[in-house]
Amino acid sequence: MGVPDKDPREEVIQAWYMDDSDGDQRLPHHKEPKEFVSLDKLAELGVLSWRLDADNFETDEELKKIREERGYSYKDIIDICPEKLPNYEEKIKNFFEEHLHTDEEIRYCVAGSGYFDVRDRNDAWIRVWLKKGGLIILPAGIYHRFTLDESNYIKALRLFVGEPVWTPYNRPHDHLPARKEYLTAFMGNEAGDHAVDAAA
Ligand SMILES: CSCCC(=O)/C(O)=C/O
Ligand SMILES: [Fe+2]
Repeated sequence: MGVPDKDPREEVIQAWYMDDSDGDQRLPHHKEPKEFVSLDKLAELGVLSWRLDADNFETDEELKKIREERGYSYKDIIDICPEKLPNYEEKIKNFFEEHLHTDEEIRYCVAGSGYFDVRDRNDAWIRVWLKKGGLIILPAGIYHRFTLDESNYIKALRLFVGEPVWTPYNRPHDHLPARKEYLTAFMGNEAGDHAVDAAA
């Protein structure tokens, strides 16, 4: 038996459980000892990931195929640094408030890096480190947040089906259909039913 091949996506996307400290959000915040999460485990939470050729994102056939298959007709680029993002401080603060969206959040990092934190089944934070070449899809209804890392810069492609809606619904927004649908799809019916009861 040989050593299993390393998942090539893990060169550009890594995930781990976070510690409980509320120190600088831009630090890695590994648990001690470190506890990594595989990208297959992330997929069980509905978080999908790809590794793509970020140097050629404008002409990349693999990206084109993902967009066609998933209906991502809209595309723009967000550059997160004080010089390029209007209302930088306010946006950085808002991105790090725990929230959900009623649509998928699709981000493809073409330069720099950053952390997307997502909640697992037990409501623990998993930190997903997205670097150049990593594309992730957060499903509608998942609680999450975003922060820059110590590099203080990310340039990301944002994709969307149709006209984009970026509205964040800060936690708690458990009564939204997108949240209930998420719980039903990825946490099993019981969790979805519980959320319905809690909102009643
Ligand atoms: C790197 S994209 C900025 C973060 C964002 O758009 C968002 O909605 C975070 O949850
Ligand atoms: Fe978001």
